[in-house]
Amino acid sequence: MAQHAYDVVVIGAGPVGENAAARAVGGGLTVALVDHERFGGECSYWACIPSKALLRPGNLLAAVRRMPGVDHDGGLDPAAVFARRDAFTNGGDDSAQVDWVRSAGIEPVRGHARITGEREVTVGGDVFHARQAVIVCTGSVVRMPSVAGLEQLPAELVWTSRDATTASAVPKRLAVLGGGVVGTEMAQAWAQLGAEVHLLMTGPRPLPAYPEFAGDAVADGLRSAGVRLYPDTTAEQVSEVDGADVGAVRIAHKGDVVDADRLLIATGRKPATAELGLDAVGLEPGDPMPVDDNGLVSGVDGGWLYAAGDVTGRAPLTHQGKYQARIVGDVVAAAARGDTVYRSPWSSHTTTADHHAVPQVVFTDPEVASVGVREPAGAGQRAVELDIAVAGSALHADDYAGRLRAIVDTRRDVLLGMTFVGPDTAELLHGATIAIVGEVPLHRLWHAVPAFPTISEVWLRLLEEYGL
Ligand SMILES: Cc1cc2nc3c(=O)[nH]c(=O)nc-3n(C[C@H](O)[C@H](O)[C@H](O)COP(=O)(O)OP(=O)(O)OC[C@H]3O[C@@H](n4cnc5c(N)ncnc54)[C@H](O)[C@@H]3O)c2cc1C
Ligand SMILES: NC(=O)c1ccc[n+]([C@@H]2O[C@H](COP(=O)([O-])OP(=O)(O)OC[C@H]3O[C@@H](n4cnc5c(N)ncnc54)[C@H](O)[C@@H]3O)[C@@H](O)[C@H]2O)c1
Repeated sequence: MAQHAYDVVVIGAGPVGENAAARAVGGGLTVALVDHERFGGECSYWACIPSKALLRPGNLLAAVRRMPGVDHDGGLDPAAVFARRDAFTNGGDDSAQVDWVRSAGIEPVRGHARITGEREVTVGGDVFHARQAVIVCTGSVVRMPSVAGLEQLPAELVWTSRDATTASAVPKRLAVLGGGVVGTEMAQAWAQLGAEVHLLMTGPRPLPAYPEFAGDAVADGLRSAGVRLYPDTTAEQVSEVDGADVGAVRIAHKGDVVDADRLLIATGRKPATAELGLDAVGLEPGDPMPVDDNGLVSGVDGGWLYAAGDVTGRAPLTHQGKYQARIVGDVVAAAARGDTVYRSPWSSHTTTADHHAVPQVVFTDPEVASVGVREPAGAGQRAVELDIAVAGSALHADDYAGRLRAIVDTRRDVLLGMTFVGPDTAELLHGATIAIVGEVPLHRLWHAVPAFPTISEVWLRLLEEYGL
């Protein structure tokens, strides 16, 4: 076994691992960054980037179609959409990413990493000793549901998000199981690309984690794109369709069936900790890695094991994982220098925003953009809801339909959460994030005058509705 020593070993070179490594190097430490697949991780090749590249052309076309006076005779050209997506993902080639890692002063290591002891990571025949810390950023993997017949289906009939973001042929019929973020975004994208899409969901509307008005608006948008929705529907059994010319799958539910050429499983993800050797440090393989607000893994002695990103189960989003990563990298560097590691909320070393202000955009048409709490939690909190109906929205699109819900802490007069739904609401979100993180009193927001005529004018309407 070859032995290597670095100050820090980072496991997982997704967006989170790369950021943790870069901050640790910036803090003066030597870092090895290990990945068993592609540098850049899920987000770059199979998730955020390709999915948004697939969605944007269809959403743009739908917007143009709603606008009188704009010529939109041509529809989507799937081949061109796929080519643009592949340009964003470099066709799956991560060599440029590895070059960046080297140029940042980080040592890239390819292979599957396991924790084999305190401050020790083994990759094949190499043992890496971490003088200061090991940071786990292994992300998450698809969680397959238990549906009768699923394991017996030929693999080519079953899509996960990886297939849905990388496929370069439009299936004639696509069934989607799960009405969460992946299910709605990919149903939208593939319908816009020309597939006949059937979306099966267990609840009455998609996006159950969001306010009902948001799920309802997205359901309407999906229907307009041609998606057939199956609310309150559990897939009881899946099977291959006998005698089909091309492979086909049948999904049985409520005494009825849906036939499709591909079945996309979009029923959630789980932290990638099953094959990490967590038992060597007394943690349960398969579980999320519990961390405190400095990113230190709880329940492991010695203060050397940290984690960030999807693997923690905290907020499985790229931007929030990268925020955690920047903080963990800085914490490790500060501890190595013998500097104080700050533990108070909102310090430069604490991931306080994880508890108060996690922004997320669902890039459907209409978009859902949300940060902070989505429902009022009893006395002292008030939900203020209104349509987005201002001069800016009317000019932006004919028949613009949008809505927002703000949750206000009425005792402190500050915003706790905001959910927007409507075309192009994504870019409204950061204003809400700033207001929540800054705890800006609403009477002070009164002086933040939205430009006329923009969709942001709805902030003024919100304050008036609140009573200012
Ligand atoms: C379809 C889809 C669309 C999404 N869209 C968005 C979006 O628009 N915006 C957003 O914010 N989030 C989005 N997400 C979520 C986002 O992809 C994740 O939050 C993000 O990738 C998490 O980053 P990470 O670095 O923690 O993990 P990952 O990106 O999963 O990276 C983990 C890395 O660790 C490596 N690894 C794992 N185990 C080991 C091991 N034992 N040894 C060595 N290497 C290992 C993996 O190969 C991988 O490269 C989307 C997710 C999906 C599935
Ligand atoms: N735009 C974005 O920010 C974006 C896009 C895609 C994914 N992501 C992230 O990736 C993660 C994974 O997304 P996801 O959509 O896979 O998970 P999710 O948890 O958002 O949605 C999964 C959905 O599947 C449903 N479900 C579970 N079991 C089912 C079953 N047997 N049959 C039918 N439905 C079932 C759940 O009720 C839920 O609505 C999320 O945490 C999300 O934040 C983010």
